[in-house]
Amino acid sequence: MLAVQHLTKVFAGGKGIHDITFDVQPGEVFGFLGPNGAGKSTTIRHIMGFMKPEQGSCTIKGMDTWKSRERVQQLVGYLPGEIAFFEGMTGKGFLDFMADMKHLKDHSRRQELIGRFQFDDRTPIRKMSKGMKQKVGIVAAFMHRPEVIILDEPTSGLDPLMQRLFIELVLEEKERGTTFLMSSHSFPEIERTCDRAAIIKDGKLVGVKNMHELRTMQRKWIDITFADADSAVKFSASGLDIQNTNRSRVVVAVQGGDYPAVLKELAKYPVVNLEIAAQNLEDIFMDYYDAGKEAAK
Ligand SMILES: Nc1ncnc2c1ncn2[C@@H]1O[C@H](COP(=O)(O)OP(=O)(O)OP(=O)(O)O)[C@@H](O)[C@H]1O
Repeated sequence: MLAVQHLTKVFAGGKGIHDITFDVQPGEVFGFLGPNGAGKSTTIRHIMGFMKPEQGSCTIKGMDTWKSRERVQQLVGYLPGEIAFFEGMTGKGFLDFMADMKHLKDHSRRQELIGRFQFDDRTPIRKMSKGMKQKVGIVAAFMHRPEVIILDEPTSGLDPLMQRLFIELVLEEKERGTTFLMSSHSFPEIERTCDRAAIIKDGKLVGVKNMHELRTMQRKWIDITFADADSAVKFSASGLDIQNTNRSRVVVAVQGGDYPAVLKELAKYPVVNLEIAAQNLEDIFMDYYDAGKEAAK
């Protein structure tokens, strides 16, 4: 659906992006994670056809996004990192302008989205807070139900409630088969929405990781309290991955969802309490990222 091939752009100061290659499958939500200045927006601007690649190319549905930029910009739902508005325009004026550009006649979806994100579209944009402007941008990106939506840091400036609403909206559209590329600084946002995510650093792609696979790598720790110390001793001798024992308490580690073995063993003893802690997915992701850095040296 979307492909970036060897994309390279070096700015006058030497910063930029170098040999970026990845693809996004139809119906996939693809995340783009990286610190400030990593090259996320530069990559996205190329994908939208706002910049001409120095080397390499970007395609959406087989169309070169530079050569066919007018068509691409009409087709794709896009939320820029910073929205450029005309002086004196209201939210409504901006959305009317965007709807005209997309030849959108039916405004019912737009009204529904304004209702969801709760803002007054008659407010002049220069009087809007960053979060309100962001909401206008989100409505503009989603209102024509595009097949492909590209979002550059979509939740920046949104409060936690609005961030949640936004994530629900992405998941709903994903159900309908919409393809997404979204950049973010926030791992939790990527974790909750994406199928795969790429990390970009200093203009280079460090790695692409499948989020579902990442979940199977997640370790869980089950903290069990038995009714008596004798049961704890017997359970600890079962060959499971025991992490810690203390009288009637035992902590056992489980990886890759291998619960049946633990449950089978547990069923033999009187258990009075169970607590489960999970390894932070972000830690696994960052381990992978550090490994990528080592490999790149
Ligand atoms: N037009 C430009 N001229 C010169 N340098 C630029 C230009 N645009 C971006 N850069 C530089 O290229 C690098 C990548 O910038 P980019 O905006 O793509 O980063 P980003 O990952 O989107 O960062 P952020 O999270 O801060 O938005 C930065 O060092 C930036 O200063």
